Amino acid sequence: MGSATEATKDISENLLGDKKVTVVFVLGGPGSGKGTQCANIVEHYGFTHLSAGDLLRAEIKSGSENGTMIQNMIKEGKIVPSEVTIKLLQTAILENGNDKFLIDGFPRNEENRAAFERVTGIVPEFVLFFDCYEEEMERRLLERNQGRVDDNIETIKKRFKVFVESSLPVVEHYESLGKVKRIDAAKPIPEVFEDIKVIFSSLDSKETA
Ligand SMILES: Nc1ncnc2c1ncn2[C@@H]1O[C@H](COP(=O)(O)OP(=O)(O)O)[C@@H](O)[C@H]1O
Ligand SMILES: Nc1ccn([C@@H]2O[C@H](COP(=O)(O)OP(=O)(O)O)[C@@H](O)[C@H]2O)c(=O)n1
Ligand SMILES: [Mg+2]
Repeated sequence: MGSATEATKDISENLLGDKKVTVVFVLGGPGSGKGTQCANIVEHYGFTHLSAGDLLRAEIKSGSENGTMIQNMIKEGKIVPSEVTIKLLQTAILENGNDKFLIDGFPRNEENRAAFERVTGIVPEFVLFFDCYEEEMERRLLERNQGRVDDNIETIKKRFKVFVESSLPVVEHYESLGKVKRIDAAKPIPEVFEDIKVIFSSLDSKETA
């Protein structure tokens, strides 16, 4: 137990000390198009995409001792304890040579948010929020066809409830800090990306100014 705590401490000190990173949190309901648009942003703006859900699914596949717990939580649409997800994100950030990250699907509740800030000291540049109504998100999830255990109507309903009760308050927190850039995510994929481009292009020109 002692050594695991030590290891976490070392990583966070590295993150604070050596590695300076730019982080954008990409938030929005299940099926709002976060993963789809992150791929577009990566292609055009040189960010690395870290999806919390993908990291958790990879952890299940790797046969980790937490695998069964993570699998059960995903099946139920529940949020995995922060320490597990943050560890995966920290490792991914440190293993990557890039210093610009899109963190997709995290923080999903207040516990995620507060623990990440405390452990890593990272404050997001801004939050890209995908605004979409449930009927559209439900339609997309039921057609996603990625063989996910949580893309069934029963789990989808639970995920929507968790989103409204636990994840939207995180968006409101960042809203109160003036950090939210809201996108109308109900539009077709290319139109959503046009709106995203406006945001990321102005970021680029700020850097070179
Ligand atoms: N703007 C959009 N219009 C229609 N379908 C979309 C749009 N954005 C994404 N999709 C589709 O909806 C599904 C969910 O998208 P995804 O990017 O995985 O969302 P999220 O990561 O927010 O759950 C995918 O099958 C994707 O191809
Ligand atoms: N920060 C996070 C992100 C995802 N997850 C879990 O992983 C599931 C899938 O997350 P995801 O981001 O891949 O889902 P989408 O919003 O992309 O559909 C969530 O419903 C949670 O069970 C979590 O516990 N904590
Ligand atoms: Mg996703």
